[in-house]
Amino acid sequence: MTTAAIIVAAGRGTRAGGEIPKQWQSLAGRPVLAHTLDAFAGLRRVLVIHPDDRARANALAPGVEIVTGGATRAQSVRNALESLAESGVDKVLIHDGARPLVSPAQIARIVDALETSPAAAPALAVTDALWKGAEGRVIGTQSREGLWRAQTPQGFRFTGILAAHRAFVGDAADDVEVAMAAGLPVAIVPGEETNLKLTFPGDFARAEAILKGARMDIRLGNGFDVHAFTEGDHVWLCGVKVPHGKALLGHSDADVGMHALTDAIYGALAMGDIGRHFPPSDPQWKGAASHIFLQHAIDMAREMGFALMNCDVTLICERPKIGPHAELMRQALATIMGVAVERVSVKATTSERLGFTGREEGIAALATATLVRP
Ligand SMILES: Nc1ccn([C@@H]2O[C@H](COP(=O)(O)OP(=O)(O)OP(=O)(O)O)[C@@H](O)[C@H]2O)c(=O)n1
Ligand SMILES: C[C@](O)(CO)[C@H](O)COP(=O)(O)O
Repeated sequence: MTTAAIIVAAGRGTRAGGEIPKQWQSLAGRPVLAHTLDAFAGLRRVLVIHPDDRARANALAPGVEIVTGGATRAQSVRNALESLAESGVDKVLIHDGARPLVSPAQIARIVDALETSPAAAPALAVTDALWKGAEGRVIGTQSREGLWRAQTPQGFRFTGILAAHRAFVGDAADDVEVAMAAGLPVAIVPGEETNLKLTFPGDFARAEAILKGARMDIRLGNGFDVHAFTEGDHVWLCGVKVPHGKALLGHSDADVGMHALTDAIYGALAMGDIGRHFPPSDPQWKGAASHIFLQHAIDMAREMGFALMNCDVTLICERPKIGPHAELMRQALATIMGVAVERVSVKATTSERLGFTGREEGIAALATATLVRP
C-alpha cells in the first residue's frame, strides 16, 4: 500500500499580499512550503507549483516530485493526480501548501480513516452564530446546525479521486466537492484549530505564535536528599535556621530541602546533580552555605534560557515542626532564586513514625521544579 501526498502551491496568494506568493514567504525563518513539506516527510511527495516558481522549488525541495499547476486549484490537483496515474499509489492526501502547521496526528487520522471510507477530510464544527449581511448590516440569520469548516489534507483512495477529477468540469473549492460530485462518500475526521490556512497578511503572525508555542521547552525535574542527625542545637532547612535539639550532618550546612531543590533544577536541565558541580571531596565546600548551590543551579538555568515556573519542596520528618517556619522558608528560597514567592511551595509530612525519619534518625526531602524556555 503506497500513500502519496500532493501539496498544491500554484496559487498567487493575492489576498495575503507581499512581494512573493505567500507559500514562498518566510514563516519563523523558513519558507512556508518548507514547513508544509516537512509535515509529509516519509510519504511520496508531489509539489504542485506555478511555472514562475520553478527555481525556488528546485532549491527548496530536492527529492520531491515537482508538477506544474493550472489556473484553478482543481486544475492544479488534476495535474498532480495525472502525474501519479501509472504510479501504483493507492491512497492520496491532497493538502494546501498554505497550511504549514498540519500535525502528524492529523495526517495519521486521515490515512486511518481511508481504511473504512473511500474519502476522508478534516473539519471543525462551526461554533459561531452565522448571519447574512449586506452593506454593513445584518439582514438575516443562518442556522449553524450541520455546518463544518473544511480543512486539508483531504484523503482519497487514488482510483476514485482520479476518476472524479477526470469527470469534473469547472472549479471547486476543494477535492471533497469533486468527490461528492462523483458520488463518493466522504467521512468527516476531526480537524485542528492550529491547522489554519495562510490567507490574509495577519495569518502569518498567528501561525508564528502557534509555532512558537509548539516549540516552547517545558522541563520537569525532581530531587531527593537525606541527611542524618548529629549532635547540635539547630538545623538549616530551606535557608532558615530552625532551633532543634539536634543538627544535620553533612559536608556543607546539610540543608536537605535546599539540596533536593537544587537537584530538581539540575535534573530539569539534565545537568547532573550537586555532587557533580560541588564534589564532596573538594575541601572548599566543607561547611558551605547551601544557597551557593541553589544559586549556581538557577544561574545555569537562566544561562540556558530557562525561567523557573514553580517549585515544590516536601520535608519529611517528625521534628522539628515545619509549619511555623514554612512561610519564611518560601521567602528565603524565592529570594535566592530571584522569583516571586507565589512560585515557591514548602510543605512537610511525617512518615507516621515509620522508617529512619520516623525514628528521628534524620530528615529526607524531595522537590520538583518546572522550568520553561519560551
Ligand atoms: N491555481 C491554483 C490556485 C491555488 N492553489 C493552491 O491552493 C491552496 C489554497 O488556495 P488559496 O489559499 O486560495 O491560495 P491562493 O489561490 O494562492 O490565494 P488567493 O486566492 O488569495 O490568491 C494554496 O496552497 C494555493 O497555492 C493552486 O495550487 N493552484
Ligand atoms: C481547500 C480549502 O483549504 C478548504 O478549506 C479551501 O477551500 C481552499 O482555499 P480557498 O481560500 O477557498 O481558495
